[in-house]
Order: sequence, then C-alpha cells, then structure tokens
Amino acid sequence: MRLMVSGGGTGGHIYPALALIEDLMEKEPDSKVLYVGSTRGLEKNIVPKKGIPFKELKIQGFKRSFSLSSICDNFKTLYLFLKSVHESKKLIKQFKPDIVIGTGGYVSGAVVYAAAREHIPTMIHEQNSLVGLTNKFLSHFVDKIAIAFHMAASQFPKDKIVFTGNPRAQQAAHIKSNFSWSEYGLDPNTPTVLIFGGSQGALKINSATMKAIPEFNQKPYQVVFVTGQKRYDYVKKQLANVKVGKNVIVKPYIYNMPQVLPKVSLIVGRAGATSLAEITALGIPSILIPSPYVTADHQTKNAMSLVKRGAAEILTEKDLTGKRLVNMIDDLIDNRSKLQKMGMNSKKLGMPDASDRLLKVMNSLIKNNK
Ligand SMILES: CC(=O)N[C@H]1[C@@H](OP(=O)(O)OP(=O)(O)OC[C@H]2O[C@@H](n3ccc(=O)[nH]c3=O)[C@H](O)[C@@H]2O)O[C@H](CO)[C@@H](O)[C@@H]1O
Repeated sequence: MRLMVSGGGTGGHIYPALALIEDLMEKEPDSKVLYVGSTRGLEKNIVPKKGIPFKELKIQGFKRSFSLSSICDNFKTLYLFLKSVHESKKLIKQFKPDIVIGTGGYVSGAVVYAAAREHIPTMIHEQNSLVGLTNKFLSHFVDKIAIAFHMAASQFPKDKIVFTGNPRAQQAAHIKSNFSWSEYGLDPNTPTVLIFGGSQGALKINSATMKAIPEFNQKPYQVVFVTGQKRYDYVKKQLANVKVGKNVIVKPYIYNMPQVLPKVSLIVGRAGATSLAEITALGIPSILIPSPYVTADHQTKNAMSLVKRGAAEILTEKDLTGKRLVNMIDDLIDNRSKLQKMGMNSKKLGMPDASDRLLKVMNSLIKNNK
C-alpha cells in the first residue's frame, strides 16, 4: 500500500496515525508511507524520530473572535490553507498514494481536501465523541469516516461512517512491554500512579500535583509526574525548594508511553480521546480531569463515557486541589477491589483490534478504486 497520512498539532492526532502505520508495516511490509504534518505541531518532533518520511506544511487555525486582528489573521489562515492545498497536490503527484488518511488537526484539512480533489480514495479518523472542526469540514469530501465513539456518528453523513475505534488502542493492547520502573529509579513492585495532562501537559494539573508532593512523599505508592515538555522548566523552578521524595519522579515527557502504560496502577489525567483509547485497551483505572478549554467541552463527554460504566472517576478542574487529588488517589489505591473492578470495567470498553478494522476499510476502498 502507498499510504499518505496527515494528522497534527497534538499527540491525540499523531499517535493514532503512528499506530496505524506500525500495524500496516507489520502486515504489509512492502508498503510506502509519507507523513505530512505542520511546521508548528508536535509531529515535527515525534514523527521523524520514528524513521517515517515526513514533509511539513505551514498552516494555522481559524480564530473564532471578530476583532480586527483576528479578521486579519483569518485572511492569513485562508491564504496558508490554499497554499497548503496546492503544495499537497504536488506531494500527491510525486508520492502517488493509493489512499490518503487524515487523523485531525488543521494540516490534515489541507492534505485530505487536496487528495479528494485529485480523486484519491480518502478517509478521516475522528478520535473524539464530539467532532472537530477540520473533520467536520472534511466529512463532505471524504469516502469514509472512521469513528471511535458511537456518539460521533450523528454528527457525520450516515452512509460514510465505520466504527473502528482508535488504532492506538491496538498498539497499546498488544505491545510486549519490557519496561521496568527501575529505569526511573523506582521500585517495580510498588503501585505506581502516573499523572499527566495530555500530550502538552496541563497547568492546573501541574499546580495541584506540585502542592500534593509533600503528601505524596509519605505514601506507600509511587508517583510519576509528567509535566509536558514546555512546562518542565517552570515546574522544576517551582520545586527548587520543595522536598521531592524518592517515590516521586518528575519528567517532561514520556516517549515510550505504550511500553510504560502496562506497568501503571492508576492514571490521573485529562480525558483526551487517544489517552482514553489506551487506558481502556489496557484496562487501567483512572481519575479523569477533563480540560474545560476544548471545543464544546468534548473531554467531559469523552470522560463521561467511561465514568458511566464504572471505568473511571471524574474530577472537574474547578474542584481540583492538591488535597482533593491525594484523597481520590488514596481512596483508590487503598481499596484494591474497587481499583480492580474499575480496571475490569475499563477493559470492557477497549478496542484492541482498532487498527485492523481501519486497515480493512482502507484496503477495501483501494480495491474498489482499481
Ligand atoms: C487540549 C486539546 O486540544 N486536547 C485534545 C488533544 O489532546 P492530546 O493531544 O493531549 O491527546 P490525548 O490525551 O488524546 O493523547 C495524548 C497522547 O500523547 C501520549 N503522550 C502523552 C504524554 C507523554 O508524556 N507521552 C505521550 O506519549 C499519550 O499516550 C497519548 O497517546 O487531542 C485529543 C484527541 O483528538 C482530544 O481528545 C483532546 O481534547
């Protein structure tokens, strides 16, 4: 298969694409892949590290306010979009993909739109329960729309929908992890809580965690606190005069998350769709703190789909304090049977064959196009 993939901005759009590529290369090793990302997103750091051919386009998002500067910015956005469509068409002519798939983020808007105009089979993958702006736009042009939450179905043209789940779930579920907490200087046999605010880190989660550290130091469990790359220096500065116990580790980012996750006892984090796909694929109990800053509060909807099934607990950002965080973690870690039940409920929601399902649809689209 000659696969062109585009997805960018944040990890939630990038990792599903990478998981799909990994599965394709395992099943069809002669395949050729080109990843098209943006000059500004995280993909620029993540994708080339995986040895995947990468091209970048300059693109930006629309501003939703009506101030003069936003209007000017939106003209620039439109210009960059049209330019990116033009450049995508050139890339398509050179690479000659059998199929183009978009996993969200502004850059995928230009690439997938260009592919549809060039009559290449196209598909988008929507990770969330509430549909993003780019995928809403692309839904009018693509051949198929893969979704990971049933709730997303009503927001797209019915005849194009296929329910596949998120490919990152399959990657997380099937990995043979040889990771050990001893690599972080921790004890491999002590329950370990992983705290992180999505792929970019979250200010409020970071401040609550910093306040909780003096209490964490006394606990019979371990805490791995991931700040987000950009927020690491600030957190380290704030912690300069705080005693951080041997059972607490502070890290900017984890690059081998699928290896690490199977060893986690409890997750505290945002409710980004790709994180939830991983959590449920592995059946990890979680305390979810949805970001209130995302479109249409979609993380609360994502989180509630787990909470309703007893697979997670929710903590709203307005109720988030260091003390509350510690209490909720203690309550679960101290109550093994509650934790175990939550894990089992979480696993029931997992989609451990998501990328197989996606590949199947992609292959049938390609076949029908020949
Ligand atoms: C603020 C924002 O717009 N967030 C959106 C973004 O979240 P975000 O990019 O944070 O996405 P998710 O939480 O869904 O996924 C994060 C991904 O990054 C990985 N990871 C994270 C931290 C780390 O140190 N190492 C690492 O590898 C996780 O394992 C996961 O695969 O995309 C998601 C999927 O469309 C949306 O649901 C979120 O609402």
